[in-house]
Amino acid sequence: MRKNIIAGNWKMNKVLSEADQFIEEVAKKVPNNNNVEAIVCAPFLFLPSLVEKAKGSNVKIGAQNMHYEENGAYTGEVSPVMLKDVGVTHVVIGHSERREYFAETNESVNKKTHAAFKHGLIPIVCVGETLEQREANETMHHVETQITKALVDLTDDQVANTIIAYEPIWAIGTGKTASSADANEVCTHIRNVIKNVTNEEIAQKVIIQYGGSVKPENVEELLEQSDIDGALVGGASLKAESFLTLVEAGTK
Ligand SMILES: O=C[C@H](O)COP(=O)(O)O
Repeated sequence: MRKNIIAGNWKMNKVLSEADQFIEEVAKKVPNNNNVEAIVCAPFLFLPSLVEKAKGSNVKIGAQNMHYEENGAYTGEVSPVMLKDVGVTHVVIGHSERREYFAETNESVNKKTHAAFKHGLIPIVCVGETLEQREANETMHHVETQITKALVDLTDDQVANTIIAYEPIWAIGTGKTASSADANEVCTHIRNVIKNVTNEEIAQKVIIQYGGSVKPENVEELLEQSDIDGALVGGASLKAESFLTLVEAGTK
């Protein structure tokens, strides 16, 4: 059986003292439960401190992006080697905000996914459609293309260890959640696409999260769906209490 992975994506929020305060509270209270894993994906500047403070707890620390090269003349960038060195375990790749504002493409997502595995990081690969694409009935095709291109040339084992986050762009930060049935339909499609590029056994191992206005009020219904194995959460992951409620929901 797959576990639930609840990952907070803080985006460009908090200052270091707030980040530290959050992790001190959450690290003490996050449950030790085999059904759920909790990850906090924070801005680069906070990562070493968060890793230190989360030590010995059940919270893992992730980054929100990285470059695919190990080092070099890439002003302003952070490499997978640097993330691994400070104890980061996960990295969000291809978030729709990175695709929209920072020219992330399916090709760079694939390169970053390879780089993550090469350096011992677990990628959380984001896919999802715009409202226009949904209204034009292009969701399934669009998501299929994104997934297929993200997974090019990965081994079966790497695919099995990739976390996919399905985030309909129109549901991000808008308060509009996809209905649990609609979200599950796309997640089931994603699993079928993975099956086509690997096999049934691998596809059944892949964790597929839903993201887009997940909050304590709707998380349980989403997690009850057959192909939703957790959530990638923005706004509702910023407060310790709310994040802990989401993690608690994942234990059931
Ligand atoms: O990565 C998280 C998503 O973009 C969802 O953000 P949200 O929970 O604020 O809608």
